Amino acid sequence: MSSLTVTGVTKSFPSTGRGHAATRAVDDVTLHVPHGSFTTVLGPSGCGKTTLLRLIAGFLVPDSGSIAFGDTVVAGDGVRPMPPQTRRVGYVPQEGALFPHLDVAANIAFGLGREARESRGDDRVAEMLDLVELPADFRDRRPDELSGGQQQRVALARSLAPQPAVVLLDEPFSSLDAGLRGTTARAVRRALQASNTTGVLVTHDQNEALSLADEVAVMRAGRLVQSAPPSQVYLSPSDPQVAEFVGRAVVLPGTANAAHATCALGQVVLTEPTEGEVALMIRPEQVYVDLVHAEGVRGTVEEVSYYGHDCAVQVRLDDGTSVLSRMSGVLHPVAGDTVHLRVTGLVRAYRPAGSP
Ligand SMILES: Nc1ncnc2c1ncn2[C@@H]1O[C@H](COP(=O)(O)OP(=O)(O)OP(=O)(O)O)[C@@H](O)[C@H]1O
Repeated sequence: MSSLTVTGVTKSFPSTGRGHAATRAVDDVTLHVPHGSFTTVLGPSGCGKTTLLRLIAGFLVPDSGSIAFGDTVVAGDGVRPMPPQTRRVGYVPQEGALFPHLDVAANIAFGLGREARESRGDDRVAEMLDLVELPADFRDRRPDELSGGQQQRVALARSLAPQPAVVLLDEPFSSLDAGLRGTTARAVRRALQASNTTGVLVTHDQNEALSLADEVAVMRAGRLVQSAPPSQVYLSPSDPQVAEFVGRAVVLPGTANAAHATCALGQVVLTEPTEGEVALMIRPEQVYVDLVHAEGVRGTVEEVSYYGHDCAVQVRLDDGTSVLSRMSGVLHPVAGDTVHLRVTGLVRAYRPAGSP
């Protein structure tokens, strides 16, 4: 087990001819995942997430930059790239990772090597089933006798059995339905934590990325645009595009004056002082809807989407600005109500591109 360090890694795929330019799939990416921690790589389709994972696994070789597990450089820096089988990585793909003709025990023991398999294969299988929270008697089942979520847990058990330095998960829950996805993801996270294994999970699902990670690495067009703990990525995204990618955002023009700014929602307190014209990023749950008191900026409720645990309330302010609020579903307004809005918590301000 060890940390993972990716330094300035770039990977392009050659042009396929017919006028297509080469694709720079991963562009100067630097990322550090400390030993035993879990990073999720989040980004839209085609931004380079899988390519980054394949570079770390050793299925691809970087054009430039280096990759190290702990102090051992496995690619780049003039070192001959270490092949995947000697890197001690566990790789869990989207689905179909298990050998259909082998039972669960044989699948889990597959990567152990003959000697380890013969001496303590049974113990290790039992340990791994326990780690991924599956019953011990599942060892004799074949993959087609398991649900999709159970298959993914066995795939994780198989990748963890040889005690890899790093486990790489490539959208391993994407084929599961919403409920199973959540429970399987949490079980996988607990198993990695219990075995103190360094992990990287690739996903385009914001909720998955935020809820599972110690750190979220956001990618866009091959570049890593922010890498930070989930709450920082959500509340202080590096730019408005990241803000809108990791959740719903109300982006309003405003004027900053040191620690405060004024905008259509009144005066707000900034995460960092600045001056002049800014774009303010406010999360919908920061917009407090007062149903009782006439305190704040007045508006009229246009639409309410009720989700049970909470609801989304679209409000048209008297000056014409449209603002989204997310509030508890217990007591909420209805369309046509007059309400007053206030902003709670700190607000992130962005200066226009090119301003000093
Ligand atoms: N072997 C390849 N040859 C040529 N281009 C490739 C190859 N693999 C990936 N690409 C291109 O590199 C870019 C990044 O692809 P990648 O699969 O890493 O994206 P991704 O973020 O994982 O997308 P998704 O979420 O859809 O899986 C894309 O433009 C893709 O078309």
